[in-house]
Amino acid sequence: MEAYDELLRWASKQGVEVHGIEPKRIPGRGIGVVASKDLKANERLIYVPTASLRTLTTVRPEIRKALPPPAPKNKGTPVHALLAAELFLETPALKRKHAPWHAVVPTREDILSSLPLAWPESDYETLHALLPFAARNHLTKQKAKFEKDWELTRDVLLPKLGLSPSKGRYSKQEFLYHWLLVNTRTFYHETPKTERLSKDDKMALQPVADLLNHSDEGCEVAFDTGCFTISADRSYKRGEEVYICYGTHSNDFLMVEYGFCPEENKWDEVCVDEVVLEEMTEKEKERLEERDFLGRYLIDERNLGGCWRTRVALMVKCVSGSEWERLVGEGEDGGEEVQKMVDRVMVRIMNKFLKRCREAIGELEGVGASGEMVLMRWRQIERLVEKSLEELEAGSR
Ligand SMILES: C[S@@+](CC[C@H](N)C(=O)[O-])C[C@H]1O[C@@H](n2cnc3c(N)ncnc32)[C@H](O)[C@@H]1O
Repeated sequence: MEAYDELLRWASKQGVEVHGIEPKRIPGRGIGVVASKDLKANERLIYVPTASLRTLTTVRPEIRKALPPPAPKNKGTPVHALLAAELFLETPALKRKHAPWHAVVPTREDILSSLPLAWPESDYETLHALLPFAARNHLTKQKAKFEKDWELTRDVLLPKLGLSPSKGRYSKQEFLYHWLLVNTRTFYHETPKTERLSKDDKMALQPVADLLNHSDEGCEVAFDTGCFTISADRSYKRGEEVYICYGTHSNDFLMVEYGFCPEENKWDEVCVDEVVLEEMTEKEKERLEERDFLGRYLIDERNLGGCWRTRVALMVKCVSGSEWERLVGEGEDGGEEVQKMVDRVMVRIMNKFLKRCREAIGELEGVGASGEMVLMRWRQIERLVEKSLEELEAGSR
């Protein structure tokens, strides 16, 4: 843990304060942070002054000036691209300045082997097609963002700096590594400079605090213009891992954005749009769209029979068009009879979905290491769908 001691010494010179916690290697989670003594609720664990953050304003002027500035509504260059370019093109002097941070962040191998965006080209299409719906959609969007950022870097930034993209130092793979480092280690940070920008652009890299792993509940993260602070959300026993919550994300999101798929996640949900929409006629889809009920159909532990949107959408299969309009207009569920019909439609849909889960599991069992996380995800979904069917068939919803 020498490198982590060095990180803490280096960070402390920049005013970062750390109390009652220490970094530790944690199987399956890389490095994490554990309590080095018993901690009380609300105790301040980390203090990071704003001056030690890497943000839009600390990106080298040569890089900032070469690209259009970030602008509201996701116009201009994304802050993500600027921070990635800053790391990708770090000068030797900057590299030395940040050496203790570089020494502890995940290696190229760690990052490129765990995140779907970095799946090898030979497996990418197969694995992408085998992802659950929400993860597939999310990865498609993430890939589009990355490709746009890479094109800007390759076609505008590198030529302006007199550098040419090559296989080694300035390759797409190197940019991808830095882009994913930014993706997995930044914190939401709003400043007067980023106030007008979209939420995605309000990001900052911070040392030490970026060692904290995610859990569905975690420590209190707060910031103002002067600093970031992280405080204990509850009491901790010495040796216990201390987490923060990266957001109320589903496992599909965590898998694509952060490269892991936790077994416990109270925010998890599964999108069943594909199987629900396959049941709908074009006319029914039009009706749903007109009333803003097209898509975003979810099941989760608290909504095993389908979320409210799913059940309202499925009522379209159970009552006449005009009755559906009336029920939606008046915010009614049609009573027990209609709800029983909805349950029956949902049973048919969930059986179809269960078959899909098992087909995906069968295919992924032959794919090998890069498909393992997706396989784990489908097994979680399979368990949830089985529970959903049990509840629907028992009529106990
Ligand atoms: C902000 S970093 C946290 C520190 C990181 N573990 C490290 O080794 O540097 C975020 C990354 O940590 C890992 N991670 C965070 N929470 C995790 C969890 N609950 N389970 C598994 N991996 C986790 C993922 O690789 C994620 O992309």
